[in-house]
Amino acid sequence: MYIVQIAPECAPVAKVGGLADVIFGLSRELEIRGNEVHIILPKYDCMRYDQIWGLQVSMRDLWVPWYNSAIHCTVWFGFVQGRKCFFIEPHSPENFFNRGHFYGFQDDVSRFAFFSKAALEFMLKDNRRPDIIHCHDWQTGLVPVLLFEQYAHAGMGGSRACYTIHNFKHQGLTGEYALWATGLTNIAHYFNYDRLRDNFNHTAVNLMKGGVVYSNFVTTVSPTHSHEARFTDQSSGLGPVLNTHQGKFGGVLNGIDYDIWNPEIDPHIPERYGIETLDSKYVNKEALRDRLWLKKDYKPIIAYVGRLDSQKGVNLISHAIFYALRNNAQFVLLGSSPDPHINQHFWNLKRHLNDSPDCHLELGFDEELSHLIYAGSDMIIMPSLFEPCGLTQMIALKYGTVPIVREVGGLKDTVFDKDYSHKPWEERNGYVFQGADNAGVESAMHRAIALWYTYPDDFRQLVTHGMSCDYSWCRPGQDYLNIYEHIRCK
Ligand SMILES: Nc1ncnc2c1ncn2[C@@H]1O[C@H](COP(=O)(O)OP(=O)(O)O[C@H]2O[C@H](CO)[C@@H](O)[C@H](O)[C@H]2O)[C@@H](O)[C@H]1O
Repeated sequence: MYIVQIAPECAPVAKVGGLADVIFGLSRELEIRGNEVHIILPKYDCMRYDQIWGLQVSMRDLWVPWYNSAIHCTVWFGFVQGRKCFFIEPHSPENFFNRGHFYGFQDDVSRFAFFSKAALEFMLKDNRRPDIIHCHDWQTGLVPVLLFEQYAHAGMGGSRACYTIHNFKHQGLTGEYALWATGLTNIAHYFNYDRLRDNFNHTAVNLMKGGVVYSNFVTTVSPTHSHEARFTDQSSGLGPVLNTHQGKFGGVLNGIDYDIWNPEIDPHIPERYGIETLDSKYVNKEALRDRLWLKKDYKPIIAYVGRLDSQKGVNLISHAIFYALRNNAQFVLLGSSPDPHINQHFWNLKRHLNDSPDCHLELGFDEELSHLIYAGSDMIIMPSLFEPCGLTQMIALKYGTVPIVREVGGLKDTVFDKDYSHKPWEERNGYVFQGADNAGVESAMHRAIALWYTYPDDFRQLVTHGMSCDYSWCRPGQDYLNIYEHIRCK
């Protein structure tokens, strides 16, 4: 099968969060299974160009219709750790992708509406006719709309669209101008509750809703979250639309790429280890302490790695730091936030805790350091308010770092409580709490820290249970292939 992934991120060249890992890992798995897979991305100026091999011009002159005119683009091709990627570079005064950051601009909707249109125009002009076009999140929500309404009639009628929602919080709410810009000029037709009109904000066009309505199949990234999205308030208002389209909606649990996230072969950690050589994990613990100036002491290290977004339970993360320090544990945090208030909050905390020998907050994005933290920590905390899937806990499990998570979304599907799960002991792999409050966090942290001190052998067993889990792309890769096969034009 010929599959094209259209996405705003791909690890490690353009990574903000978990979406990037998914694009890389899923594409790799689909290729291993004998499919031809291409990834189309914007050509950002802030990409990790050191991670692209053989970058060369693929199409020098691509003219992409935009409002009543067209924007001149160049399309580049390069390999990202073996994946075949196309990068779209527009030459226009707006400088859509030369801004030094991936997101966070007033015209983000225009930037990605343009990208969606450009990706399709490139496939059309380059005679690429994928069986499946798989697009992701609000940024590419217009792709299925444009495919069905415009490009199918121009010769791409054999391509089917799969749309994956990684985060319902951002839906790409915008004005009618996004329709005008991309040539969807029959406004009465599109700006309609059955199509792209937002159900709550009556003057807004909702790009994610367009993606849901027009795709042949829609997924979110775990079975529990697909249920939450339809039946709770966790889909930020998109529940009724999902219910209308329930026949083509489902949850597929993400995987992680064990070629990248694997302590047995990880080039970013000083000492490799596996279940049989678990003692070597503690060389990494010492290295982590050295790197972050933590005191060498007989204490567990608890970590947080991730975007510092309200979704992640920012106040609960802060509380976890102080709880750890009060209860004989060390704490390491690696995170960044585009939100100035949240950023300021953590900079204040960092200053406040600057002299603590048991705590280090690293505010920024650092892929290499994240590997050392997963390897060197004993536990990782994720008190998310909502979590569509979560990769952090799956990575932590592989590195023998015990997850302490809130029972929500994909966390519920992947972490099973040591004391309260109904699973057999060998399948219990972490700590789970329910309440989105300090008491919930404390109840689970208390049990985890106590086990570490009091029953180290049991703690070690819990660690090996986690390391034995299989959260590779093997199963989800097959799930997606089944979906593609189901919707494919036969
Ligand atoms: N400062 C930093 N430095 C280095 N690495 C950092 C980092 N901040 C985050 N990361 C990395 O980014 C990834 C985070 O992935 P998650 O899936 O846990 O969360 P995210 O909310 O970004 O993803 C969204 O999409 C994914 C994919 O579908 C869903 O799993 C998830 O629930 C949803 O919120 C991990 O690989 C982590 O190591």
